Amino acid sequence: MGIVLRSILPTRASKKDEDDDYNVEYSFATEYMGPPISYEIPKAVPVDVGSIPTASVVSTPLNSGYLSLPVIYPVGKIQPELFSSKNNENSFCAHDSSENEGSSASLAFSDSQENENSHEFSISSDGDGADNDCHEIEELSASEDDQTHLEIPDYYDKTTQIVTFREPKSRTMVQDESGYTEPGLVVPERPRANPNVKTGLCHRCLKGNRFTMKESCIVCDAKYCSKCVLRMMGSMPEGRKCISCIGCPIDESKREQLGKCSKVLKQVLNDFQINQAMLSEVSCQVNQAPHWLIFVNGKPLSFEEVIQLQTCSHPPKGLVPGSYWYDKLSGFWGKEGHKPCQIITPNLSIGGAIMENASNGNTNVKFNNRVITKSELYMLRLARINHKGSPHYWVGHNGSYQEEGQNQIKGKIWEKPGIRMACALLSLPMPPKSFISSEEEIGNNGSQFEQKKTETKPLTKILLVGQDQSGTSALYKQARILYKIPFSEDECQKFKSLIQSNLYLYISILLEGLKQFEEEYSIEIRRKLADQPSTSGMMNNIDTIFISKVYCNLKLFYSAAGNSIENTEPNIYSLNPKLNSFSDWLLQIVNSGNLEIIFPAATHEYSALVEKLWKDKAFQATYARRDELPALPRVANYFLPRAVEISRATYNPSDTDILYADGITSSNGLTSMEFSVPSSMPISFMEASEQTDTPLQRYQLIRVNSSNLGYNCKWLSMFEDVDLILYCVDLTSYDEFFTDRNLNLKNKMLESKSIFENIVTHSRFKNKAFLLILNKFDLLEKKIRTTPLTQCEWFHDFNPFITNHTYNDKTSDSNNSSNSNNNNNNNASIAQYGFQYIAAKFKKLFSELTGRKLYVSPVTGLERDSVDAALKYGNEVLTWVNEENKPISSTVESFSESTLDNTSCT
Ligand SMILES: Nc1nc2c(ncn2[C@@H]2O[C@H](COP(=O)(O)OP(=O)(O)OP(=O)(O)O)[C@@H](O)[C@H]2O)c(=O)[nH]1
Ligand SMILES: [Mg+2]
Repeated sequence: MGIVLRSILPTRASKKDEDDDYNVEYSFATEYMGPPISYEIPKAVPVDVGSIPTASVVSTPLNSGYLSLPVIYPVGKIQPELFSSKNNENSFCAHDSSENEGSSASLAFSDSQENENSHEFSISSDGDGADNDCHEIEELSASEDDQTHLEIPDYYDKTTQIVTFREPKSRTMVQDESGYTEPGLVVPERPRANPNVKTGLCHRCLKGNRFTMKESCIVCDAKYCSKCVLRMMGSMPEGRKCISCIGCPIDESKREQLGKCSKVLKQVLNDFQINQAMLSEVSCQVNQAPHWLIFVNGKPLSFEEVIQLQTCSHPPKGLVPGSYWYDKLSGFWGKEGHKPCQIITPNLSIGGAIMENASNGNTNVKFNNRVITKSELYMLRLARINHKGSPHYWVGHNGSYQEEGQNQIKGKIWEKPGIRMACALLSLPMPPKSFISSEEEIGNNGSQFEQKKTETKPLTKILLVGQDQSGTSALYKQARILYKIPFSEDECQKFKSLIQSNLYLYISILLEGLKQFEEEYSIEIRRKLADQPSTSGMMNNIDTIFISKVYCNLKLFYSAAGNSIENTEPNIYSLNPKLNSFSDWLLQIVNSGNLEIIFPAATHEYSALVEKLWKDKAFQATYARRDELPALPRVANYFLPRAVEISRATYNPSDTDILYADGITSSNGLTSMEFSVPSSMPISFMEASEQTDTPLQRYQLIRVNSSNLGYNCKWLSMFEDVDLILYCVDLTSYDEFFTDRNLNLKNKMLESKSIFENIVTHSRFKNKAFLLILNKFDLLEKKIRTTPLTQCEWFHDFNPFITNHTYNDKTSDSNNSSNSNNNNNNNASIAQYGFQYIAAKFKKLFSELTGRKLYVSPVTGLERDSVDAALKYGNEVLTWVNEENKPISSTVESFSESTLDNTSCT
């Protein structure tokens, strides 16, 4: 068992005295799969040579299910104790690939009770690189003295370790105490190209020479000539990667090349295909910069922080691993030691506090505690802003500046005449247009308004969590549309890809159905033939095999006569023969699990076939019977009628398409967005985004699937600072089942209940505000007509036989039901009653577990008003829970415990 350390990069080499050896500092990181280990490690600080080495566990465990452990280390002073974990899984191995292709170093720590007082470690090269210059590190045998010198804090586990060499394990799975292994959480090791292929040759055909143009894989660096590149890289869903390298992290040394197309690709692909491949290369999740190597104001970012940074309205462009500074007040952003290069969204809670010397300025003039650079000083001069007397300015994101200690805004930098020209000349950034336009708005409305506008309240964090398929994605996307946070071009492209590959999946399900219907129909024809008077006597009681033989003979007979049996009785489910090969191929792709690899990059090649298929009568006949195909998701009904349009290269998803698209990202991992609304209680959040004259309340909506939270939601603790939890349950899941990791069939509603129990009883969530979102109310209305709630054992005592009168009385105060129009409808009433019943069940459970009151809201995730109302209700719940007396008005408290007793289902 071990944890693979990755991306070992030498960050600093220095020596104290001339005669001393160099002491090399490394930073490295690991992607640890499995349960979080409780490390007691101080936060990372810059390490001085000879000082105590530090390591840190800063990041979140939700990096596609991996726990990332960024570590800064002065090599030569390694303290294995730093890694002592509570469950004694303290063995590590490292693999160094950073410097020379083919050379690698490995380092491993392991427990050894025998060598009580010894620490040994070493790193050596086992590579076959020609110049074997992997960083050599002195071997150290740590004695008691060394330990004293290293000042290991008391709280570290002082079990000593002996460090031995070990082959890094590939595809390691880490188990927790219970022996549980996170399924699917496999860290793919970065494959390497075959080292035996001579330089200059194509790695596939082994032809060519140094001068042959080649394209290389951004993962393993295998090089292919123009004839082989497409065969080896397919449709490039993650950019230029061999098909076998898809899903693997890129070679960091190639990061700068991402999205930059080579001449070889230009030879073999058209512009559109190139754009598609390059876009995928730049935007797909697995190619993103490892967050533990991105430092902001001296602090490595957690996964959540990177997400926040990348999903904010104005993210930094071309974010690659490195050290950056960020002025949270003004939004200035730059590389450490350099002048600002961009103005990004301000007030993001990422990284550490900005340092005076962040941009290496030496002007004595400060902006928000940072000494500005000479270029910026010239900018001030050109803009005629006073810079004499070494002022310290506080600069807001809209460019308003005031001197430290003086509560008076002196002006606005971005309004100064000539500022645009000055910035262009000095290569300094201007704020995004929206900052300036809101600035203009502010300017027109006077200073009082301005003060209010810039006054923002602390961030309120909302966690949206639910079982897979509960609708968290739909709610998140709906919220994004509601609060007018547009999907970026990258995101639209991702959704386009998702929708297009889903379309092919839906088509393949229909084609499977078509085959089945065709077969059934054939049997029907055979039966009819067998029943015909001339043959019926003969063929009575003849078994199906014999019927088939007769059918074949008849077929031969008819074809010999230049006719076909289908001419006499055509099979309405027989595809046009020209489409058969496409159908077989597509089914084969889906069965091999390669759908997402082939599509959607290749989708436009097949759009003509989709059009033909869609027009085919047999396909249409199958489509008409789509309700008989349980594998076809409901949402397919929305996309399939537009199959032809969607399969085209020119297709651009609308907001509604994005909303309906099943999923949010290819990995469906953690997603978050920030929005601000006026803090006075809005009538609706939707309208609130238009109110501009009240102070702003900032919200962060974080959406995560329960499957991302690990076994027993053990990674939930990383969200301990959220203020409100929206727990989403699919109301229609009561009769649905899934197979768990032990291959047991489980009821989805019961599983949802069990996740709910885990979350509400989590020690870090004791006094949090909870809102239960009972989603897919529209579907419940349909389902409950045919499938009673009693299908789920938890709802065994559900009894819908109540009068409409009674029911309507009891639900008239229901807060924000999306189906109020349907109250007179009996089915809707039963659905309402079903909803009330489920709500009461959860409320009772919550009360038993926590002794507190649970708030519930029915939602139809695909309806804007419904989601808007639920979020507004969530805001109210937050206020009530925050206030000690919780004054809950009777009109909004929709479900008291008595509901269950009164409406009880006996
Ligand atoms: N009819 C209807 N469909 C819904 C509703 N909410 C979600 N859906 C659909 O249910 C399916 C699952 O919803 P998702 O939003 O993908 O739920 P999720 O599984 O929690 O999120 P991901 O893991 O990101 O896919 C999608 O096809 C949604 O369009 C709803 O209220 N009504
Ligand atoms: Mg989903």
